[in-house]
Amino acid sequence: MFYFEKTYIIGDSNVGKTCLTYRFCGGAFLKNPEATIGVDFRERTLQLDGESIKLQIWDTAGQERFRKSMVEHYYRSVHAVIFVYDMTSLSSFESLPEWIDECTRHSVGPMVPRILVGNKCDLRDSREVPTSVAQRLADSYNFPLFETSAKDPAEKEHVDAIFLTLAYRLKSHKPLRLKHEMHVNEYVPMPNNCSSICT
Ligand SMILES: Nc1nc2c(ncn2[C@@H]2O[C@H](COP(=O)(O)OP(=O)(O)OP(=O)(O)O)[C@@H](O)[C@H]2O)c(=O)[nH]1
Repeated sequence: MFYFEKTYIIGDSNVGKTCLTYRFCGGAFLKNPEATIGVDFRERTLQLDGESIKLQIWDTAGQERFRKSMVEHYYRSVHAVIFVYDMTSLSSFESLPEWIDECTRHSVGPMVPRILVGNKCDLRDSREVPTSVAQRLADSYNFPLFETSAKDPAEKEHVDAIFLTLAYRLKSHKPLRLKHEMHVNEYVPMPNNCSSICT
């Protein structure tokens, strides 16, 4: 059995979406990432209980000016969502309900697994979002919460754990979702400005 799953990674600009994606797909910390324009994507195949699941991660631009033009167009065909905030930036955390509402407005429903991730835990002295506050928000939406760092090599396993958790949730939602997709069979083409890394 082979699954192909499209995962959106969403959040304010500069929270570390590209670095987290790159850490998961490429292994290393991306030192000088450029701001994402529109959507970029990377992939990694995981083995779960003898089955292959290819996570195609759509790394979206956090900058407001790209949201309306490109990012929103691709919500319809998304299978899972990771919401990221920077734990050293209260404003990036306070933006989360808006990102989550935006997903809901675009019909990203309860069958789509969602995860909340606080990034940059290596910057301990600059933390602005306590774990207890983040946990309350995660609980209110019934999302799992992870705190991690794309930069700290010791956190690599945590980064992997985020995507593994998502993959397991995708796997368990799959039968229900396939039933739903038989009714809503939409094809959304890839954007032109995509690049990919396969591992
Ligand atoms: N200290 C620290 N810095 C990080 C971490 N993750 C990312 N950064 C830095 O944060 C900045 C933004 O990282 P990106 O991955 O480009 O952020 P983004 O959310 O993809 O930004 P947009 O593409 O504009 O939406 C870069 O300077 C990274 O080096 C982390 O875990 N710790």
